[in-house]
Amino acid sequence: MSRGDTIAAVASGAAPAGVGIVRVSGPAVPGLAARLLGRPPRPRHAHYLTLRDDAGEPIDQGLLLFFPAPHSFTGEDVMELQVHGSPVVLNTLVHHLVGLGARHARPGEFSERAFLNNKLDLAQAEAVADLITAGSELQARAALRSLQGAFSRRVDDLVEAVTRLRIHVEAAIDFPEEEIDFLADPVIGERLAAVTDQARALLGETRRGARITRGLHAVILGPPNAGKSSLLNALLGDERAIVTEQAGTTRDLLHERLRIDGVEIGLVDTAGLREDSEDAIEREGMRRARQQRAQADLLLLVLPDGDGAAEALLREESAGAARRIWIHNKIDLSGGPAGRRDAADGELHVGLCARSGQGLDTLHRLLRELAGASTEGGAFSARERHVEALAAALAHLEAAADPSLAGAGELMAEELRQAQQRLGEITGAFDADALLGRIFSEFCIGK
Ligand SMILES: Nc1nc2c(ncn2[C@@H]2O[C@H](COP(=O)(O)OP(=O)(O)OP(=O)(O)O)[C@@H](O)[C@H]2O)c(=O)[nH]1
Ligand SMILES: [K+]
Ligand SMILES: [Mg+2]
Repeated sequence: MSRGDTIAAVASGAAPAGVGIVRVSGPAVPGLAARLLGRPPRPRHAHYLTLRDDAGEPIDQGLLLFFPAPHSFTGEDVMELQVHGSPVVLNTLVHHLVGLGARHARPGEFSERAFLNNKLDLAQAEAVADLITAGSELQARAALRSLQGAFSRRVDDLVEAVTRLRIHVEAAIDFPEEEIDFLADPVIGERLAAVTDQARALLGETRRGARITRGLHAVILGPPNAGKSSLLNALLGDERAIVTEQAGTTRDLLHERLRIDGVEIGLVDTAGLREDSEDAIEREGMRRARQQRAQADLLLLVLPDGDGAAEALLREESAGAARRIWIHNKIDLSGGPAGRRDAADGELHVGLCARSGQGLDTLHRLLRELAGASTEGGAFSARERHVEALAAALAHLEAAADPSLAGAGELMAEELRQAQQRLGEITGAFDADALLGRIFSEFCIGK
C-alpha cells in the first residue's frame, strides 16, 4: 500500500563516516531506480553504479538496493543507496532525488509508513526509536524484544481476553430474558478476575520496561561533608566532582551517567542538606537538591557512619521516597564494617569508604539489580505512555469487577469497552491521529 508520494532522506548516522545510506520509499521508487541504473533494478540485489547529477556529473559511486513492496521496511517500494559517508555526497544525492520528484522525509516518516502499512504496530515503531537511542546493552536488548513483538503480543493477548468477555456480557444484554441468569453466573466473575490479574501482571512488567527505557535515575543526598561528591567520583572511577574538606563545596547539581555491566544509571550529585543556612547560594543549592529528590527513582543517602543526627535528618528529608540506599561512609574513621548491613528497618544499608573504595563493590551490585539487570530474562522495553494506558485499562477492569455492578450488564460492558479502548492505544489498534503525530514527530529524520 502506498501513501501517494515518495520520500527520501539520509538514513545513516553522523557523517563523515565510511558509508552513508540514503533511503527512498514510495511509488516512484522503481522509476527512480531504473533512471539511476539505466535499467530496471533486480529486487534485493546489490547493483554497483556511478550516481550522476542532472548534468551527468558523477556524485559518487556506490550500491543500489531495491526492495519491492510489500517486502520492505515501510511496506512500500524502497530503495537504499549506499555511498561514501560524506555529508556533501549524501546531501547532493538527496537533493538530486528531490529534483527527480521525491520529497524530503519528515522525522520518523519511514517508521510511520511502516506502521500505517501494518509492518509494525505502534509499540514496535516506538521500540525502533528506543533501540536506536539505547545507551546500554540492557536497553538495547529490551528494545529489540519489543521491536520483535514481545510486548505487543502480551497486549494483544489481553485485548483478546477482554474482547471475549465483552462479547459474552453484550450478548447477555442483547438477550435480556437470559440476563439475570447470565450475570449471576460465577464464571463471569472468575473470568473477569483472571483478566484483571493478567492486566495487573502486565502493568508490573510494563513499569519495569519503562524504567529500563528511561534508565534508573539516582540522586545522591546527604548533609554537608558526608562524602557525596567523593562517592560520585568513586562510582564513576573519575575525579568528576570537586572534593574538599570545606562543608558546602558542592552548590550546583552535577549530572553524570554511570554504566555497570551494560546497565545505565543517571547519577546526580547535590549540595549538602542541613536545617537552614544564612548563605543564599547554599540555600539555592539545597532547594535544587530537594527538587531533584522528587524526580528520583532511587535516593543514595550518604552519611558519616555512626552519625545519628545525620541519619535522623535524612529520614526526614527522604520521607515518602520511592527507594533508598543508606550509605554509611567513612568507615575508615568509624571502624564500622564494609558492605551490606542488616538493619531493623529492613532497608538497604551499606558501609563503605568513598576514599579507598572499600565496600563499593556491594553498592555496584545493588545498583545493577535495582536498574533492572536482574530482570534480564525476557524483559521488554516500554514507555510511560504504555504504563498510563495499561493503568487506565486496569482501573476499568477493576470497576467492571466491582460487586455493585453485578446485574448491571450495561455498566459492566461499558467498563470493558473502555478497557479495550485504552489497551488498543498501546499498539495503535484504534485510530488516533493526534497520538500518531505526537509519537512520530519525536523520531529523527531517516527513520
Ligand atoms: N576519611 C575519609 N574521608 C572521606 C571519605 N569520603 C570523603 N571524605 C572526605 O570528606 C570530605 C568531604 O568530602 P566531599 O566528597 O567533598 O563531601 P560532600 O558531601 O560532597 O560535601 P559538600 O559538597 O560540601 O556537601 C573531604 O575531605 C573528603 O576527602 C571517607 O570515606 N573517609
Ligand atoms: K565538602
Ligand atoms: Mg560535594
